[in-house]
Formats: sequence, structure tokens, C-alpha cells
Amino acid sequence: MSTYLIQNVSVLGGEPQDLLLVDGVVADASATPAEGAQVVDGTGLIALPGLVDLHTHLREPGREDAETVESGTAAAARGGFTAVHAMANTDPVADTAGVVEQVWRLGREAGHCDVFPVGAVTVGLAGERLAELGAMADSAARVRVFSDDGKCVHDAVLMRRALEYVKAFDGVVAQHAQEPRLTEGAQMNEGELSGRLGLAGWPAVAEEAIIARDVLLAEHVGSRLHVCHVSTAGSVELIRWAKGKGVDVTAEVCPHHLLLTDELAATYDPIYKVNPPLRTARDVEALRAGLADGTIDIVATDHAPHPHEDKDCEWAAAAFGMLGLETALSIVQETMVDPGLLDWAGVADRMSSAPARIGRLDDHGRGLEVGAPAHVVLYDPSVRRTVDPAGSASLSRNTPYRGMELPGRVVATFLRGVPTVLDGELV
Ligand SMILES: NC(=O)N[C@@H](CC(=O)O)C(=O)O
Ligand SMILES: [Zn+2]
Ligand SMILES: [Zn+2]
Repeated sequence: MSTYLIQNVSVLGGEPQDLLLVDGVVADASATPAEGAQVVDGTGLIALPGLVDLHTHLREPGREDAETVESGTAAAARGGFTAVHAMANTDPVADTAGVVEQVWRLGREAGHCDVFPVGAVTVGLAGERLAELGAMADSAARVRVFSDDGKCVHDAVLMRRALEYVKAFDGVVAQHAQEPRLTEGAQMNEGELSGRLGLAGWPAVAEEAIIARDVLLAEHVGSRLHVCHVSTAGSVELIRWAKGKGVDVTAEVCPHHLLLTDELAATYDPIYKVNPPLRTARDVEALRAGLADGTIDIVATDHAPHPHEDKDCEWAAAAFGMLGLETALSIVQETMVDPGLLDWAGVADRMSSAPARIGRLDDHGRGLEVGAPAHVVLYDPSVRRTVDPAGSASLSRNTPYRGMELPGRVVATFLRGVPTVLDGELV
């Protein structure tokens, strides 16, 4: 197979050393002869374990105009990801073994990163009957994460049954926490600003009420709950409380909720329209603190591509969602590393080991120790770049960072010791 010798690289932000990748595995650079190795200069670069996204929308099958498994995983590799979990809100919905196996197979064929399909909790995401969770778990796709993301599993009995059911195969229910009655027609964070802008408000309690209910349900049935895209200070408080009493709950925050605030809605530019909505500066601060102290376990992108006709329209008519894969690491550097809230080892935990653990992946998130699978990202934190949507590998262009200057650049990504990205470009 292949041998790569990455010289003089700072592993997890430590002192520069050599990193040797032999036949898909991290080897001992001081003991193994690197004959015939392809040499990569790692000077000034940081090596992190390949990133794992627990929340990606790849849109295939059904909306191949917005994204395909091929284009979305290409964007993932460019962002430093070696594994993504593909959300189930496709058309058809990923609610059967057949659909999840198809998505899994498309991921293998594309080859940019590993794709782990998420299975729907309910048939057609309709919130009425449980989908065939066991058949998806037993399929070739080995589904462990189940979610109706895009919709909340709002029926408490169904949610309880789903939590009970996934215990049989060590699965987890990833909840999109949104009380539907409290968010009918909602457009942006509810507050003084939504009133002034005349956009229907989305109260924090709509998220928090579901989280409170679900942590209690998870405790009651002794199962595992994951909370998608946590966006409010109150949610962080609830999850901290639940963890404190031993509930098996994990949570994610999205890069955009770590950086952007509801003030951006004043532009009426739907590029900033997302579910859950951008919140206040106080929420942003609480989310950063929660991620720093481990209350929030991981960063997940919620990469949500939409074609321009669904975004270039008036705010109320536009689709919810924004791109995230190619900018995630830069946003985490900007919001967490540069302000001193998280070091690079912390980033590796929140963006690789912890998401792999939640998704029960055994071939990812194992760090850069000798013997670990050679999933590696080489990142240059010292450069700055201006985000140009036209340069994205995604088929969609809905990045809220358009024209913004962000720190850092992914230089290379290795999947099982083989580069998927080199010199910032897809291989
Ligand atoms: N986040 C979003 O605003 N949109 C997501 C759905 C979701 O994650 O809830 C989408 O599928 O477009
Ligand atoms: Zn969601
Ligand atoms: Zn989503």
C-alpha cells in the first residue's frame, strides 16, 4: 500500500515531530524505516485525528440538485473530515435497511470519507410509527444513530419507545429538540429583535422543554440520548443538570451557533436563516463555555445545503439551513482555540474521538497513537483566508461566511493513510 512521512509536524499542538503512516495505520516514526515514503513537509502545521461529523445532510437520494453523496463527502474531506453521519431526511427517507445501505454504498464508491447513515426514528419522519430500527442496525450500514432530524419526535410515547428499542443494539436517539406548537411559523429567535423586525419568534423554551422531557425519559428507561444542535443558554444548563445526575445524555453545538447571532436577521438575508435559529450573544457565550467544560460533548456541522432558488427569496419563504463542512475547523479555531477556551487536544476530542464514540464507530476517533487507523488532518492555523462560496466542493452555495476572513486552512486529509486532500485540493 502506501507510506507517508509527515515531517516536523505539531501533533495535537505539541512539539514538532515526524508522523509516519504505513499501510493505513500510524507507525512508530522513530523505529520504522521510512523507505520509499512520500514525504510531506509538516512545518508550521498541526496534525489532528480525522474529524468525524455526527450531523451532515447529504441530500441523496432525492435532492441531488442540492448535494450528492459524492459532492458532500468531497466537501467533508476538504474540511478535514474522514467520517460523516448522513442525516435521514432524504427522499425517500432513510427509514429502511434498503435506503441506509444505498447511502452507505454510495459513500464507499465516492471514497472521500466514510459515510455512516443515520436511520429515521419514525416511518417517513411522520412521527406516527417507529421505523424498522433493528433492521437498519443489522444491515450492512450498521446504523447506531437514529434521528428524525428536521423534525422533532414530539410524541412522548414514541420517543420513549425509540429510546427503549435502541438499547438492544447500543444505539442512540439524536433528537431535533423543537416543540412544534411553540414554533408554528417561527422564523427567528424570539426576542425584542424579532418583534422589531416583524418576524415570528422562536422561543428558547421550545427547545428547552423538549430537552427537559427527553433527559427525564432517557433516565426513566435507562437509555442513551443525544441532543442535536443545542442553541440556547438554558439548554446548556439543562444538559449540565442532567449529566450531573447521571443521565446518559450527549449534546452537540454547531459552528454557526458558536459565532453568529440573531442580529444578522436584521439584514433579512435568508443566508442566516437556520433551524434552530441564531440566538443572542449571551447564548453564544454559554455555548462556548459549555463546549469548553464538556457539558456539550461535540461540535457537529449540521451541513445543510440548499439550492439558490430555495435561499434567494424573501426570508419567510426561504429554506432553513447553511453549509458547514468546509469552514467548521476554522470557526472552532476562531471561537474556541484563539480565545483560549480549548486547546488542539480539546478540538481533537470534540471533533473526532467524542463524535466517534457517540456514533459507536470503532475505526474512527482513535487519535494519532501508534497503531491507530491513519485518519489524519494537517491544518495550518497561521494563515487567513476569505471565504469564497464558488470555491466550495458542495453543489450548494449557502455559506453564511461568504466574504468573511477566517483563520486556518486544511492542507491535507488522510483516510486510512491515503490522501483525500493534498495542498488544500481534492486528490
Ligand atoms: N438545520 C436546518 O436549518 N436545516 C436542516 C434540518 C435540521 O437540521 O433540522 C435541513 O435539512 O435543511
Ligand atoms: Zn435539526
Ligand atoms: Zn440537521
